[in-house]
Amino acid sequence: MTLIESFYPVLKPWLFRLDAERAHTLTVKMMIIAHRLGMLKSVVPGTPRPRSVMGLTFPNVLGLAAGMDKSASAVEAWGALGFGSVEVGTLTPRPQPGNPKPRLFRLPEHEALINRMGFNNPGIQSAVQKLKNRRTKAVVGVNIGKNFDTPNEDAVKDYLICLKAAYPVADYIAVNISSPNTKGLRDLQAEDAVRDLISQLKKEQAAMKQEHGRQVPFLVKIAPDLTDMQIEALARVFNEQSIDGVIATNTTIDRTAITGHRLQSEAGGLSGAPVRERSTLVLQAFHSLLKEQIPLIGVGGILCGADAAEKLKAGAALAQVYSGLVYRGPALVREVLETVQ
Ligand SMILES: Cc1cc2nc3c(=O)[nH]c(=O)nc-3n(C[C@H](O)[C@H](O)[C@H](O)COP(=O)(O)O)c2cc1C
Repeated sequence: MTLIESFYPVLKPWLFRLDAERAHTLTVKMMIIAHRLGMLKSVVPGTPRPRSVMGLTFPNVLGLAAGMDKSASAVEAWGALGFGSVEVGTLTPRPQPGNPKPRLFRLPEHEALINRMGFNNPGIQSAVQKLKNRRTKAVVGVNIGKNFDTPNEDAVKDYLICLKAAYPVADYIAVNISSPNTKGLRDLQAEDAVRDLISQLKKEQAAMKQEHGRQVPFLVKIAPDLTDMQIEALARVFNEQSIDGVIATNTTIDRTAITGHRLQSEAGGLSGAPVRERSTLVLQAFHSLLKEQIPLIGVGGILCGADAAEKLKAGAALAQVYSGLVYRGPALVREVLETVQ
C-alpha cells in the first residue's frame, strides 16, 4: 500500500465532517500538493495493460469521470494517481458560477452523492489554456455542455464553440446532454435534437480534422433515466451517424433506491451505489443495440473492483469513477486495476 492510500482512511472521517463541496475543494488541493511532493507514485499495481479504443491508447481501463476536475486544474495529479484517463469539465463557452450552495450532499448509508452543481466552471478557454502544457500520460477527455442561460434552440452553437476550442488540446471530447442540473439539457436526448446536434458536430469535427491533421473522437454521454423507446431511438441515431463512442451513464433523478432517506427530496442527480444497476442495464442495452465498432464507457456506481468488472462484462471498453473515489479513496484505483487489468 502506498503512502497516499494509507493516508486516505485517516483523512476521510475529518473530510466527511466538512461540507461536501468544501471537502472536495480541499481534497483536490491536497492532491496537487501530494503530486508535487512525489507522493502519488506507483498506486498502479503490476505492468499496465494499455487499451486501444477510438484510435487512442489508454494506459489502462480506468478513468476519472467528469465533474471531479471541472477546471482541468489537477490532470497531472490524477494521472500520477494511476488513472488511465481523466475527463475534465463539464465546460461551457462562458464561465458560470453554477447553482447556489449547498449543492452537493453525501449519503454515506448508500455510498451515494446528490449534486446539483449546475456546471460551475471557468469556461472552456481557461481549461484549454491549462491543458496546453500537460505532460501526463493519461488520456485527457474534455467534457462539454451549454451555458445555463443559452436556450435549447441555440444549444448546438454552444457545443460547437466548445468543440472548436477543445479540439487542439483534447484526446477526446465528451458531449454532455444528460446532466439533470441544467434546465432542458436532457431534452437534447430526443431523437431529432440529438440527430441535429451530432450531425453538426460531425461536420465541425471533419473541418477541424482538416485543419489540425488529426481526428479527435467525440462521444455522447447519456442519462440512466431513459425509457426503452428512448434508448432505441438514441441507438438508431448513434448507428446512423457512426458516433465515435457513448458514455453510459450520468447521474439519476430516480430516488427509488434511497426511499425514506432524509436527503431524498434534495434536487439533483444521484450517483454512487444506487445508480449502479440502472446504469449497467442502460450500458447493456446500448451494447446490444449499437454497431460493434462503437465503443462504450461504463460509469455509475463503481465502488469496488467487481463493480468495474461488471461494467466490462456488460460491454464497456473502459470504465470511469466519481463517487467511488469519494468513499474509497485512491485504494479504489488499485483495486479496480488489480481486478480488471
Ligand atoms: C459532484 C458531481 C459533479 C458531476 N459533474 C458532472 C459534470 O460536470 N459533467 C458530467 O458529464 N458528469 C458529471 N457528474 C457525473 C459523473 O461523471 C458520473 O457520470 C456519475 O456520477 C455516475 O458515476 P459515479 O456513480 O461513479 O459517481 C458529476 C457527478 C458528481 C457526483
